[in-house]
Amino acid sequence: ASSEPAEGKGAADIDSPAVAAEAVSLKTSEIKKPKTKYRVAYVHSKQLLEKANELIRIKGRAELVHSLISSVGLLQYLQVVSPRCATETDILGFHCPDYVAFLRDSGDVPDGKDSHDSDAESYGLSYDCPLQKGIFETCSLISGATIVAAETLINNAADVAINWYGGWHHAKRDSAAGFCYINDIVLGILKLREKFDRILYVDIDLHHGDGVEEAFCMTPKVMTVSFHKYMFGFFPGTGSVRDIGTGKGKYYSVNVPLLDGIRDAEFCAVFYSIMKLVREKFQPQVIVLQCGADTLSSDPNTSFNLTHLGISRCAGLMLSWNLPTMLLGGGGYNFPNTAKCWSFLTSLAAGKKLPLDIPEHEHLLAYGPDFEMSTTAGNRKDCNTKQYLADLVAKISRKPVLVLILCSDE
Ligand SMILES: CC1(C)CN(C2CCCC2)C(=O)N1c1ccccc1/C=C/C(=O)NO
Ligand SMILES: [Zn+2]
Repeated sequence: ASSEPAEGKGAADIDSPAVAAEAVSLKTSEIKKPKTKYRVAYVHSKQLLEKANELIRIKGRAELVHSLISSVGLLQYLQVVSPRCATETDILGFHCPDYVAFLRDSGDVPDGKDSHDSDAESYGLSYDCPLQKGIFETCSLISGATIVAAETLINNAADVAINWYGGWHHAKRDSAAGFCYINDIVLGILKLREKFDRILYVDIDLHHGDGVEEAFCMTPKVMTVSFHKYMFGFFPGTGSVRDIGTGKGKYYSVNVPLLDGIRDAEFCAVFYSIMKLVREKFQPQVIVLQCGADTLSSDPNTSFNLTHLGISRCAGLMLSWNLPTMLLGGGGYNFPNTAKCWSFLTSLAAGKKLPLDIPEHEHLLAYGPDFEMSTTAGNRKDCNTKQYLADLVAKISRKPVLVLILCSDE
């Protein structure tokens, strides 16, 4: 059973970091404490951490994320659940047999197949998605973690299920893309469909959640909503506001294309407006939220201008609907700030405050020079005019939105 955190523990416990930290930051909470306590499942194991930590494009990130969550004292409030490996059957639920076979066999070759060989290229396995040793095993375990997260929601063993190792939204049924090899999100949603009828997928990564949208663009059972940068030449190039789904799935794909420089207040105002409409129209039974942190101002993509607060407010809105919710990782290439952001989201789900500063732990130095838990916005120009954003919301809600109230606080 979830370790229900005991409230109001005796003075003797004030020494425990979590309680002490809570006392310290109580007066400076920026995010309203969620009313209800959620049972939070956190999918993790040493093996999953070690494998994910070796993914060459994000080498070392998994270790920073987990060690920060652990060092701020959150683990005691989470149900840590071990992942299992996705089975061949699980994976073939979405991906093509020939792609799976190629990925599995080529991953065995010590130095990986020469990524310029034509077969590899036809499966997207080159340039952005290099074949590294053991990639199939690693992605199978990451996908199994997302499936296990889905199972905790199906079994009502948790209200929120977290897999920061997952969120690989670009993988297609027959090819890798954007450093995504197996689409764990699609596999997790297919698992959720075994119990739930209407599933809402929300993607706040900097990049369009094309692989997930493509998988479900023909069905009204899964609504996909993606907020992303959409500018000429920016990867993956899809996700225009005119992209609304097809056939029975028409109107069940929602795309919110944004320009560089958007800040917390405007992002949250657009997010709240769109998601209010989505809730009314779709009435989801379960939510999957991809929380890619490459929208942070400090990300090397240098695109959006968000802080952990903007991302947390979006996740906070989803949690406030009190539906079974899955939180997944994704992009995020400023590793310390991605770790801070996902620690903040974990604390929000657990209803626990965080310390203002990074606690003493093995990776403390990665958080220099300020060693603060918070992230800051830059002063890059916001290319999203109020008119652009109002027109965008009007197009999506298909009714005139005269003035988009741009204050993000509820
Ligand atoms: C190679 C990485 C994955 C790393 N990266 C960092 C390195 C420094 C600047 C950002 C990228 O832009 N990448 C990409 C390269 C080609 C295509 C896609 C992506 C990212 C996809 C993504 O994040 N989806 O959510
Ligand atoms: Zn991304």
